[in-house]
Amino acid sequence: MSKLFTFEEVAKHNKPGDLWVVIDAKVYDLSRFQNLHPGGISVLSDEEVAGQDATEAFYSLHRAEVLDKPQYKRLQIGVIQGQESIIKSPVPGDLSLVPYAEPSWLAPGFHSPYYTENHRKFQVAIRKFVDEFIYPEAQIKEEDGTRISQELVDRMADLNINALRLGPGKHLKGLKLMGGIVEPEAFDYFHELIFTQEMARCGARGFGDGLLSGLVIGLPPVLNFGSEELKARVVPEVFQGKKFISLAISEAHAGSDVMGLQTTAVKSEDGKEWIINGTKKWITNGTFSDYFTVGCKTEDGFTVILVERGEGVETKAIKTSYSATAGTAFVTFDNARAPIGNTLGEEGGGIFVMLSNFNHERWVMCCSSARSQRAVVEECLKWSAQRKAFGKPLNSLAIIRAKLAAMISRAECTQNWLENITYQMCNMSYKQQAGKLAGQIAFLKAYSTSGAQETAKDAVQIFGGRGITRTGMGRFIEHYHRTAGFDALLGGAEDVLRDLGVRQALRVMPRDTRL
Ligand code: HEM
Repeated sequence: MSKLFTFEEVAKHNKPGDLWVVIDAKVYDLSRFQNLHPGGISVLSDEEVAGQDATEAFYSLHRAEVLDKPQYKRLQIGVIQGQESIIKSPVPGDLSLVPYAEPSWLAPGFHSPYYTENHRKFQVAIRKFVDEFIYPEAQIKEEDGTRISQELVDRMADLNINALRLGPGKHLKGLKLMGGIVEPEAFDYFHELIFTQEMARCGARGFGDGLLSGLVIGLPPVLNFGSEELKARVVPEVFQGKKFISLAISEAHAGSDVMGLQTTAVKSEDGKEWIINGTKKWITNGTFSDYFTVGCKTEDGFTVILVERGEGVETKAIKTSYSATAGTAFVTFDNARAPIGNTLGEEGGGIFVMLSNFNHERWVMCCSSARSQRAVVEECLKWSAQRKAFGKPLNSLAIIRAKLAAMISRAECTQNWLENITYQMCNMSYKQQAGKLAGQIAFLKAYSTSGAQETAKDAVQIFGGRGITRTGMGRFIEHYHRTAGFDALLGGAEDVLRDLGVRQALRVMPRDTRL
């Protein structure tokens, strides 16, 4: 039971050394904290703050989560008699009621043709898991740059999250997904979309990749093109979080230009092994991976080979603009060896292996880009409602509302287009997807990421100085603005993708049509 106080009692404690404040009907004793306060002592001893109701002042300068931290929570000594707290701390698993903060299928009173009851149950479980286990770790790792904890990897493995992130398919057979909430046969691309989008709410782009995104892009070639023996050895240990894997395609010499790669693989004299030489750059999770799915130039063209960390394989961290927790690496292959049985797909058929993988990778990125934009919308709607400028909330300015309109529209367009494409994926074979959706997905990714960068720019303008400050109220906006470019480059640069989309369309232009 909290101790009860009146405003009159609180008002008596109004000077340094004996300093109380009221925030949202809760009484805090800041006497001993005043000298530790990051905002300084003078703001606290101001006559409109010390001994007073400082709710508005507090929320215009701090994120609500400050008061949920244990070291600050314990400053609370009681509550104001007869007054209710209004501001709710988020409960793990809760939906946000801020307009547009959730995709419309999760907004009260909205409908969707795409999501079933099972998708909804799955969303509830994933959100709870993300809020309880992924979000807190994401905030720490994004800052300190260390890799994902084995504890979290194991938790994900226990629920078979590592497996379901590769989408529907035979690899799920016999697995208990999220404790049995969804049957492996019923798992579809909307379930996968839900996982990716819930994860993107963490607002920690480096950790988003550090959360084993190497597996999401590096393992499918093994799964779809590896020999039965290779799959039996590699796939379970990666799913169980015992081993880690990366996709190693891009090089300092070539990124989007896959055919320009220079890493070579030649056969050993006895024909039993590949000998690999070359370097790979920007390899996500590379610093801690045990396996690398490597694109190589071979005698017959381009071949994808699974290379295990060992003699001749070295990785070095690359400093990028997001967190080192992603494990981005420069990888060197110096006479590294891999058994011929590690060839993924046909020798010389590597381009097909890569292309079939790209669609899924880009679609995953669309899922997370769409959801991150929405998270920015929520931040901006909240900030512009509580921040006062010239005596009025920011959102009373038409120019701010115009920016909000543009960012909401982009987030909605992206999500709706994404859901349409996802529906097509659910109803097409992998091969049909490769034929029909490569263009659609390429366009959507370019649309989403260019919009994301506009949104990042607008959000910084709305947040002002806080939008370029790594702690405090604008911390997610600063992070988003600094990292939105990753989605725009990884998995194919925007211009390359737009061009790919048009070329795909031109390929299927009917020959018998005229203006
Ligand atoms: C329970 C009470 C309070 C706690 C626990 C608290 C805690 C904090 C923390 C953790 C920060 C750093 C924010 C960051 O950059 O991450 C901060 C900054 C600040 N606080 Fe407080 N604070 C409290 C009350 C107040 C009050 C009543 C005021 C008065 C208006 C105030 C004014 C400020 C200011 C001006 C800053 C600097 C903000 C900025 O750099 O943007 N604080 N406070």
